Amino acid sequence: MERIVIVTGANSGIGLALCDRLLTVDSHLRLCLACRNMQRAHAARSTLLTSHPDARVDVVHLDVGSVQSVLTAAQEVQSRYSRIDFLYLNAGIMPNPQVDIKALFKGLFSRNVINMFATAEGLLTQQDRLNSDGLQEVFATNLFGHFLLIKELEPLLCQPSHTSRIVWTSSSNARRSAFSMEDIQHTHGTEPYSSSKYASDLLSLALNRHKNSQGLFSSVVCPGLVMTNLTYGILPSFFWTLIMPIMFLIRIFTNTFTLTPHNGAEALHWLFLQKSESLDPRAKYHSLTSGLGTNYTQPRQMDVDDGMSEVLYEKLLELEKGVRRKLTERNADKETHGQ
Ligand SMILES: NC(=O)C1=CN([C@@H]2O[C@H](COP(=O)(O)OP(=O)(O)OC[C@H]3O[C@@H](n4cnc5c(N)ncnc54)[C@H](OP(=O)(O)O)[C@@H]3O)[C@@H](O)[C@H]2O)C=CC1
Ligand SMILES: CC(C)CCC[C@@H](C)[C@H]1CC[C@H]2C3=C(CC[C@]12C)[C@@]1(C)CCC(=O)C[C@@H]1CC3
Repeated sequence: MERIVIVTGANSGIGLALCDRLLTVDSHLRLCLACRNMQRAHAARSTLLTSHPDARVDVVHLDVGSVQSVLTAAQEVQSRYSRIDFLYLNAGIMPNPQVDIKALFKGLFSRNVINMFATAEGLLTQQDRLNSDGLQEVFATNLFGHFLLIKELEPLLCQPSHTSRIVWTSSSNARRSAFSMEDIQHTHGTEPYSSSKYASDLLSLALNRHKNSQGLFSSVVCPGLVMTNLTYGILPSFFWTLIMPIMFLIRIFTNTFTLTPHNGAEALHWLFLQKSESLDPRAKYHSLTSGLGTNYTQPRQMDVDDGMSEVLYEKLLELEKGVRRKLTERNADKETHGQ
């Protein structure tokens, strides 16, 4: 039976590398690239078809940062497919990142240096903003849009006698201390990225608790540090190229410097080959690359608990209701004003 796989943010970086790797292991796959930029999506499709000429690759428009777009995309997906085998929730943003150079130099001479390079703890801040749905952009893109997508696609994801899988591209930068249950959108802090990724770790745990009995299994991945558009937003690409020898050196001490999108997609690809029974809901599956360049996947326990994950789940359900109500009102308003 052909497997149906949807990948969000599939037009570049880790998402695109994942698509290539999936088509290499299963040429009968039906792959759907869910992207916000259709031009880049079609370019990605052409690239994939060049290396896999017989592959079936579809494209669907999806801006995970827009409630209306998620609802429209979900309808489109439901009209095209009768089930989903894998849903990779990979799209993500880190807007206006700032590296704390002082903290970087201080960290270089501390005992915490390896952990600093692996997690970027204390090094990175971002500037977030409100989107047109009135949500914090990072939260909306990295977490909430994906949550809404899962809810909308439940009829395809939760089917009797069929197992479906969700895989979140989280990060080693996900940190409990950056997340607040009183401010799940991270309106007040300067680490919205870290907060949103920690929230995805919590949500994955809650989804497993609520949905495993309906045949839906969720896992979390950290791709390591990968050179993509996201990291080129932190430091310019020429600078990364310049310090590449140093990066390869650091890789000897921390195998989290996977560096290429192909390597970064290792754990996402590995999970595709695993049976749902063998998955650990509390593990984050890390893509790792050794100093000699060997790729492997390693599960590491996440800093999450059931209580917190349940509270977040309830808060997201509550927010979902509010957002849907607002959208209905907005659409009704548009109709009465003839727009
Ligand atoms: N690179 C790294 O070191 C690490 C990355 N990650 C995570 O990996 C994931 C992939 O990022 P990466 O490949 O690095 O970076 P890229 O910027 O190359 O890829 C991000 C993808 O997400 C898409 N995207 C962004 N916003 C939206 C949106 N609103 N709706 C739909 N798609 C959107 C982008 O599309 P578009 O082209 O339109 O912008 C792009 O396809 C992210 O979740 C990131 O947080 C985690 C740990 C480390
Ligand atoms: C000499 C150089 C290696 C200096 C680079 C310092 C920093 C810019 C990087 C050190 C650790 C990196 C890191 C990320 C971004 C760049 C660093 C802060 C991420 C936050 C990128 C996105 C993620 O999801 C996790 C990464 C962790 C490590």
